[in-house]
Amino acid sequence: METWFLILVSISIAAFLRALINLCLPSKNSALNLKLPPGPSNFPIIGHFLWLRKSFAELEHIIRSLHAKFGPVITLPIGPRPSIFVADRNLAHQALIQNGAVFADRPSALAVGKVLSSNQHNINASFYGPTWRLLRRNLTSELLHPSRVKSYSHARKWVLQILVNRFESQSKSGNPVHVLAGIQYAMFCLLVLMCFGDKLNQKQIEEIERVERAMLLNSGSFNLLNFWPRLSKIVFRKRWSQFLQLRKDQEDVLIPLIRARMKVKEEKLSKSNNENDDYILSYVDTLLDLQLPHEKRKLSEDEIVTLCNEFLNAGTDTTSTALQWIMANLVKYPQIQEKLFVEMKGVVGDAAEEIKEEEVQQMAYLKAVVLEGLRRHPPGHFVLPHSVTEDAKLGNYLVPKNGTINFMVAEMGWDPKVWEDPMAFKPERFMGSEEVFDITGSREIKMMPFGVGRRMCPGYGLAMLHLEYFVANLVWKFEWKAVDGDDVDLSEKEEFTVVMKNPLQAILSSRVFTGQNQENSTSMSRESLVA
Ligand code: HEM
Repeated sequence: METWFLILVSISIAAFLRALINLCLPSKNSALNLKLPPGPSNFPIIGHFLWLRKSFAELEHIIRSLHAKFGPVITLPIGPRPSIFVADRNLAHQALIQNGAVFADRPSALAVGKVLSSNQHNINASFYGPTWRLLRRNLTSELLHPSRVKSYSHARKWVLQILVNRFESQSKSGNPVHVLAGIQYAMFCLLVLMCFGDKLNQKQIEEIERVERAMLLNSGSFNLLNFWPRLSKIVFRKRWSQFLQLRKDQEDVLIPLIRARMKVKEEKLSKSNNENDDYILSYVDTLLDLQLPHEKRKLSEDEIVTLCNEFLNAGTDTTSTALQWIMANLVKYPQIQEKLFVEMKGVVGDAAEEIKEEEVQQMAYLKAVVLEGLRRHPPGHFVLPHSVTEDAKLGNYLVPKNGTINFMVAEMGWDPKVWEDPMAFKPERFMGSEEVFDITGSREIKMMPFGVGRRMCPGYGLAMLHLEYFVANLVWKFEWKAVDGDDVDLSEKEEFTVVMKNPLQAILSSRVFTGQNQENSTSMSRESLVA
């Protein structure tokens, strides 16, 4: 019933939408006198239907073949507004760096996105303006500032130990270790501790993971609620109530934690400095006193929940996906793993129990391995959809104010004009230059796994640290080998990020003393958190 309803409604309104787009968007814009980028004039009606049901990522292969036919910038008339897709890195530079301010906007949220973003009151969905600036600056200067990130080094050490213990106990049986669940949980722990403070127990972390994952896993199926929301609220009332229930579940779990941080903050204020030695600022703490510039009010609890969701989701799946891809390549190519191990030995000697964060900075090959992982397997094959603050020119084409513009991350990192043999995994390509590779793309875009320009991922420094620290220590503690007779399969599957179709399994053998008898350095009991 649902499918037929959608097809019928799609057919009837597809023609209407096309007419509307043509009406609103004459093929030439009068002020700029430019045309929209080329594209199929009659994108099949089923395209509207597909668009409702599928993510951009799932449409990637269609878009790729359209690029081959029409060139590196195309328009697709899907949805109520034209969507432009850019595959060329020079055009991306022109838009996101040279005309950064104009191309830094986001489109208006659709019905589901409005609920999830508290009406665009989070960083990734907010329009380019004072609210975005306030929220983004708060994250980057209060929490992601290098000195603050350093204050969480004990949490990283502790989470690493949990992961190592988990892999060790799984590998003792001689069976292959299933890698993904462990690294997802580890990355999630790290972000939860930064978000809510480091005094949470296992049960609380698992509860948060449960409600966040439930929303993430179902999010694709809620896309169709965006379609004519007034009608869909009647026709799909069960799906709407399921969606709203998942959101309420998140609020029920997160709001008590937010209130608990309020109390901690009040207590801290009422004590002298010396009595607060173990206090570490959390993301929630930074949000409690923020004043929204337009509305001149503090953030509501609902908005703080939204910002916490954004923080947890933006930083967990992306980083664990990247980590899994990198480890898979190290299993597939033992000579690269060995070269990395030798580099680490050269820096820390034979007897070190672990690789420390400061030591990671001296490891050029490690950094090359991580960069190559992000180039070859960027967790997101698109940046988030952008829009422009005014009608703009890109190449010789028009980018209209009411459209969306999307940049194809994977295509740019695989450009054979920049990268020799681009589909091969060769960390050496990042070695040999005196200069540190510029991932911000400010001079030239060679790859953009974190986006570039004003909307570039504000978490990229933290993500790089997490990747370098965990790759280094996982290789330092274990030798990773392929399961007998198994050629590691690098096929992709599109979920929230682009993941391994067949999640990584490997045989792990301990290399060095793993510090099992070390005292737990955090206020939490380590045993309480080992899953
Ligand atoms: C390997 C890990 C990560 C990757 C590959 C990644 C990638 C990206 C990409 C491609 C964007 C969109 C850029 C654009 O629209 O132009 C983005 C945005 C964002 N990321 Fe990340 N990210 C990662 C980790 C993180 C972490 C750890 C955090 C937070 C601690 C984070 C927070 C955000 C936020 C808040 C935005 C929205 C920025 C804005 O709209 O201004 N990300 N990220």
